[in-house]
Amino acid sequence: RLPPGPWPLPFLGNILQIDHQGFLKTFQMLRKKYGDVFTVYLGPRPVVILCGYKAVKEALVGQAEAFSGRGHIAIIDPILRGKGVVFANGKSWKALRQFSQLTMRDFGMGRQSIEKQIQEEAQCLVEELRKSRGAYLDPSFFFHSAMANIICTIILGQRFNYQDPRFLHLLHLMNDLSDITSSFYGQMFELLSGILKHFPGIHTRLYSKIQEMEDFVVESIERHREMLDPSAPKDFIDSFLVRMDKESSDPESEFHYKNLVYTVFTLFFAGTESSSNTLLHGFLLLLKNPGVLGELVQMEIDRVIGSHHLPALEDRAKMPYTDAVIHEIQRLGDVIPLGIPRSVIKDTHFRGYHLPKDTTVYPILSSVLHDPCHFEKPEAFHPGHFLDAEGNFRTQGAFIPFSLGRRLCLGESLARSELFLILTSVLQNFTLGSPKALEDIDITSRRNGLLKMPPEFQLCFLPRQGVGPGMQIP
Ligand code: HEM
Repeated sequence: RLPPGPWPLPFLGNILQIDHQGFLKTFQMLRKKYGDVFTVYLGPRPVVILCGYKAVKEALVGQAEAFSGRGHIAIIDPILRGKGVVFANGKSWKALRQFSQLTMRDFGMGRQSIEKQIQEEAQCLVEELRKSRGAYLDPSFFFHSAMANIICTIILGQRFNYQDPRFLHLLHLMNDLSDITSSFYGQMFELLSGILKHFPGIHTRLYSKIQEMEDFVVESIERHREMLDPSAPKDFIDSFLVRMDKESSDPESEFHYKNLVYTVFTLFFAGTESSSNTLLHGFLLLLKNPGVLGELVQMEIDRVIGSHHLPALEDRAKMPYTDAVIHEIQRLGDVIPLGIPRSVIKDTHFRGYHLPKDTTVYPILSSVLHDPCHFEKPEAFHPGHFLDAEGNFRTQGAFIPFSLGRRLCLGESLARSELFLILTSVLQNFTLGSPKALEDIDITSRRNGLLKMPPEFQLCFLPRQGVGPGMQIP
């Protein structure tokens, strides 16, 4: 009594229905035939697909508890399944989520102190971009560095110089993880893991990258252990170590070494990759839509912030157009198109179907962010989706790039602050130039799997007149 779907082959499931462009395209096509809720067999495993705002909300909010499990991702399951805040389930997830939320708040998330840290990082980014002296460059390294540094400040209590070889290595590793997990191979692995896992392949390369990243995390934890002052934890790792020591005699405690390593690992990854990919999509969309950038966003920046103040979060309420542009960048950027798989934690009745406990569920966020019932021009870059007739900012229920329900993104407030402060700081200081004519700028994504990654592109950052170095953080 699972929802309907195409008839599966034994062991290989719906392999014949998978489009060469990947899961998203496949699910979009199957939705036309089977409706908003259907079942696809990824190999021998049934996965329930939810499309459109109504179905996704009904499940993740209407039956929040039932749909609060984390589902399978075959290519990373052998290493990450059940470990750390993103992939844990049950009692372990509840403890880690609550701890991570409170501790990240202690170290600034959702408070003024994080605003100051993001402002500082934004100024470092602006200085690095200024060094390019208007030359064309691939901006991905710069945005990844800035976003990684902000999460490093919270987790490790330190930021890195953009040229630090250890930091560069960490960034490369994260980029490789995104690239492999979001590739077509990564998606086909979902269907064929039973066979492929017995042979060397791209997944073995992924495991060695994960191992290298784990080594970085373990090294950082060891350094923290040596310097730990339990009465004054300085960052997330210190706080976890203190809690671990406090509960060391409890065999049931969730605060053990493995959960520390994988929580830090997944926070690094979650905190860097989705935000930096969003920024990259954003700058690409602004290059493609120069009218939005030059005539409207920069005009608003000049009017509200001016050239001698640092952008601050309190400016956002006075900048409805810029706020709408950032929302539209997130909507169209659609960086986690398939959602992160969920699962039902008990036998669940949904829309007349029966989902047995542990069934994996994909809430297709892309189908919500492009839902024509909620967005007038779903495929266009149209900041008007978030503006009323008077030009005031208006929210949209179907704007859910951070998902919904119990496992809603833990870093939402941090990410929203980062996007606003980094984007406005860069555009306050620079105007953008492209080596390509407008019609030749391609915005087709390079990867569209677990993450949607924009194509590689070049742009130049041309200093704006009257804005220069020397602004002080208040
Ligand atoms: C634009 C940036 C970001 C986007 C679009 C985004 C989106 C998402 C989405 C769609 C999920 C899956 C939620 C679900 O299971 O339904 C998620 C989970 C998560 N995100 Fe983010 N995220 C972003 C930035 C961040 C940042 C900066 C952090 C850093 C702290 C973060 C930490 C997490 C964590 C820990 C989870 C797992 C939550 C859980 O399983 O309980 N994210 N995010």
